[in-house]
Amino acid sequence: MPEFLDIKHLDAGYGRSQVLFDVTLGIPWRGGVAVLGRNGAGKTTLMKTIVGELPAWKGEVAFDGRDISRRATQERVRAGIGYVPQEHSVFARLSVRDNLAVGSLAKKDASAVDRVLTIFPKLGQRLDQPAGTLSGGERKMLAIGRAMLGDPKLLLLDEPTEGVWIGVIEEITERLIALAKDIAVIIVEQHLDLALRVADYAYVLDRGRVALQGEAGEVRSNPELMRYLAP
Ligand SMILES: Nc1ncnc2c1ncn2[C@@H]1O[C@H](COP(=O)(O)OP(=O)(O)OP(=O)(O)O)[C@@H](O)[C@H]1O
Repeated sequence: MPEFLDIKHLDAGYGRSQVLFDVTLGIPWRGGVAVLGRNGAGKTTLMKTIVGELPAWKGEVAFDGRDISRRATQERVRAGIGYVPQEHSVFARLSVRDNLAVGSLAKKDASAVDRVLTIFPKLGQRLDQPAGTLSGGERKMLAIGRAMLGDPKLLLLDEPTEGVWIGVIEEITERLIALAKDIAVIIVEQHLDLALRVADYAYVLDRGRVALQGEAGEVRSNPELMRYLAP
C-alpha cells in the first residue's frame, strides 16, 4: 500500500544553493515520524518543501495518493496538511480568541475552536489575552491549535518545544502523542528523547541526505546516531 505522504528522490533548496539531495521518505496514515539532524541539516527546508513554501526542484511529493509537488500551499493545506513553522505563527496583537477565530473562518466551524480548547485547556483561560503576551509554551499551543483548526490529516511540527519552559514541554509532548494516535504527525525536534516518544519512526538527515532511518527504538540505539546529531 502506498504511504500517506510519499516523497521520492526530492531535491530542493534556495536560489542556486541545493539543500536537499535525493530525499526519499514515507509517512504512514497515523502515528509520529521524527526528522532529526544537526543544525543546517535541511529539516526546515524539508518541511517547507512538503507544504509548498519552497518548490521541489526534482522528485515527487505525493499526498493521499496524489502528486502535490506542483500545487500551491493553500491547496495543500485544503487537502489536509497542517504546518506549524519554527517561528511563532500567531498574531501577537490579537487575542487568543481572535487568533482562533481567524483560523476557524476557513472552515466556518465554531466547534473546531472547542476542540482546540479541549486539546489545550490552558488556552481557554487566556482567551482575552493578546497572543504576544503569552508564554513561549502557550504561544506554541496556540500555533498548534491554529493549525488544528484546519482539521489536518497530516501535521508538520517544526521544533514545537523550542523556547518552551521545561515544565510545559511535558504537557505539549503528551498532547502530541495523543494527536499522533489519530493523525499523521511529522516532528522536527532538538530534544531527541521527546521526538522519539512522539515518533514511531525516525529519519536522520545529514547535509540534506537521509543518513539513517528506522523504528524509533532502533534509531535511538544506533551507535551512528550521535555522529549525525553532534554539532
Ligand atoms: N532562506 C534561505 N536562503 C538561503 N539558504 C537558506 C535559507 N534558509 C536556510 N538556508 C540554508 O539551508 C541549509 C539548511 O537549513 P534548514 O533551516 O533547512 O536546516 P535545519 O536542519 O532546519 O536547521 P535548524 O535546526 O538550525 O533549524 C542551511 O545551510 C541554511 O543556511
